[in-house]
Amino acid sequence: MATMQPPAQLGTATSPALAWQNAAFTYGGPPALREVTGSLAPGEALALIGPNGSGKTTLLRGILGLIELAEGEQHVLGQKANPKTGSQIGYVPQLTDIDPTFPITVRGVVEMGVYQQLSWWQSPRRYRQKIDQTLARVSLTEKARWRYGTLSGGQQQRALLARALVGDPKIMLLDEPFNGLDQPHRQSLLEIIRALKAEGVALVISTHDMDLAWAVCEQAMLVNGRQIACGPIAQVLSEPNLREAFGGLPDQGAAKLAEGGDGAPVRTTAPTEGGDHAPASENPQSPTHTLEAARG
Ligand SMILES: Nc1ncnc2c1ncn2[C@@H]1O[C@H](COP(=O)(O)OP(=O)(O)OP(=O)(O)O)[C@@H](O)[C@H]1O
Repeated sequence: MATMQPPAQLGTATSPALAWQNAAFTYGGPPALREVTGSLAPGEALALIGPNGSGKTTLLRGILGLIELAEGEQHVLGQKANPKTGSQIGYVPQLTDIDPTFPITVRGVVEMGVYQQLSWWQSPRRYRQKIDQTLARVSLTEKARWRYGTLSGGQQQRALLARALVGDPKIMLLDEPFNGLDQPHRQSLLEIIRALKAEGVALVISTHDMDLAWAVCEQAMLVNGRQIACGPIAQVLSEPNLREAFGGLPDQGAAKLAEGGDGAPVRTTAPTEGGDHAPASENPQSPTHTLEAARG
């Protein structure tokens, strides 16, 4: 049986950007995700991992205050989540959540990210320079006047990232951010994530991509309708925890893990992208696979 880490063991002495105590989130019926306990410090990234339908997007929506807390507690930037914390959170949804036929330019998408900071009499033009810089940061300067729906999937993903970045959030929520990104843009997203961490931004990254998790995340949360484990990534991504979350392991992974012993942390590939956090008990015989294969 996997254990939950109490929040006191997570994060640092700094007050957490996010904290949960036995939180449960609901769309109105039985909770879609329950038993969430943990915390995330500013400047840290948490990989949110679980099979399809396990509650990853639900947690992101819960952090945004878009769905109800059925029980327990959630603190966002030291406050119980309320609309005032909303503008300090950047959210990059899955591409499938956005209607590509909506008639808006790429620049218009990024401008949406500053609306929350504007008073009714102010025009987004006062943020022109900031919007230009953000478009450049995600390599979309040339596409600024293009209609959003005409971009490739990877370009749309970067436009949504720019929309989230432009407001200088303290927390960034990324839902499957690598979907549709080619290798160069994948690399530049990793660099942006590292830069945000260095600026003190806390990131929650829902992902099936274990390479991404290992490359930039100190913390991980494994979910499947409830939290299975939360804490330092090397402790959370253990074989027993992954078996519990996914109902098993990919064949190749299970065989190789057996060589490393029960409870060995599961990593996919070496942190080729300058991984920030090699696990303390790194297993040299760990498998090379992606969790994609284990998806429910
Ligand atoms: N708007 C909604 N109303 C009611 N139930 C919902 C709603 N959105 C999601 N759910 C339910 O909540 C549960 C968790 O879904 P969620 O989208 O959080 O999973 P996920 O882990 O993000 O999945 P995926 O990896 O496929 O994106 C599922 O059972 C889903 O059917």
